[in-house]
Amino acid sequence: MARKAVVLFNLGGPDNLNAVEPFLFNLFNDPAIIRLPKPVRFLIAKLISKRRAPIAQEIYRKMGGASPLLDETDRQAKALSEQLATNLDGDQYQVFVAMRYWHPRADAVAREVKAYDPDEVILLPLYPQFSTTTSDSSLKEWAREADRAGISAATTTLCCYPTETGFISAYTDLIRQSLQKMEGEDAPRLLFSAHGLPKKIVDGGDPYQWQVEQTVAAIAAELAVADLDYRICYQSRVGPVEWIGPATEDEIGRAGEDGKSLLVVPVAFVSEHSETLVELDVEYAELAAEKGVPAYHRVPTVTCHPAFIKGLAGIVLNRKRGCHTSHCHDRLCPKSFVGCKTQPKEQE
Ligand SMILES: C=CC1=C(C)c2cc3[nH]c(cc4nc(cc5[nH]c(cc1n2)c(C)c5CCC(=O)O)C(CCC(=O)O)=C4C)c(C)c3C=C
Ligand SMILES: [Fe+2]
Ligand SMILES: [Fe+2]
Repeated sequence: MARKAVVLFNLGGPDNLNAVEPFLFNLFNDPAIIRLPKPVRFLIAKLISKRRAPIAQEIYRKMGGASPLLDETDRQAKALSEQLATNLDGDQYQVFVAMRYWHPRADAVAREVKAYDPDEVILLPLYPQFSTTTSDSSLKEWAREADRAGISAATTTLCCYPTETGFISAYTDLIRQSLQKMEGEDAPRLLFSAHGLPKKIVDGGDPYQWQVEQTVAAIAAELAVADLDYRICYQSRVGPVEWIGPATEDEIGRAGEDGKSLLVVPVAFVSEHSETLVELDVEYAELAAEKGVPAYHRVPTVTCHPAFIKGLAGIVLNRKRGCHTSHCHDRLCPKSFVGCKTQPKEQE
């Protein structure tokens, strides 16, 4: 029986209020986030993390003083592990969780994976849409730490799954449930809200925004609601640089002007954390009330939705079938799209 290690990646979050500043430092000191030479980046990261810590601490205080992201991810790892145990390929899968900016960090997880002594390591970022700032950053850190831990097993990298059937069905199901709860109210506008990115990063070839658009198109197609009123927008801007838009805040203002109720769908997050529980549920809900939005609702993230977990298991189990590179698993990876780092030519 072959032994397979599946490593799930996510951003990580502080586990207490004192961890907020070092967590932020790790984030801003990442060359994928602040693209400056090491010594300058280090100083800027020290400065920004110190300045942002009190604001971020307020955010985490609203969630009881810690991020729920690790608990959420551990639940997903357990569900995926149970789903993989039903596989028919006779292999044994053990699921690990590695966070980018707070514990469990890649170095410790790589040592655990080494001790498990797998025949193959399968890397699966919990970001459906690939970005240089998220998946790529985690994968690069993993490559360094796996090397340092002496892992020599074959490694398969699953880069992204923006239109994977289970992921799309899970969101479609959750949206339908929310719409049902809103029956009797005026039909809402759907705001597909994704984490934003600095515009310069997208202009540099990051496929994230394009993949977010693919996700939303697939959900809208599966929803099949005639004349569906929906927009894509981007939340969580940080710092003074220009970010991709439209901003979720501006779309909330527009809904107020149009007298439209809102149903917000967080399409780039697969679990609950500060960006959903505080930014969407508290800050933007308050903004919607201020702007005169008649009603404001939010669809939960897919977390352990059975269709999503089955979809992830399918990506893992089908990883070798019909793929052009070791990371490829879905139809959005034409051969010209090596590593999912640029858009296919016809989409540009
Ligand atoms: C400043 C640059 C940032 C970029 C670029 C960025 C991209 C990005 N982030 C996520 C997912 C998450 N981000 C989360 C928190 C968070 N993100 C940034 C900054 C950038 N993110 C900060 C400073 C923080 C900390 C909170 C805050 O101070 O506002 C989280 C939540 C973590 C938690 O709650 O514990 C997630 C998840 C994506 C998907 C993304 C680009 C595609
Ligand atoms: Fe972020
Ligand atoms: Fe890919």
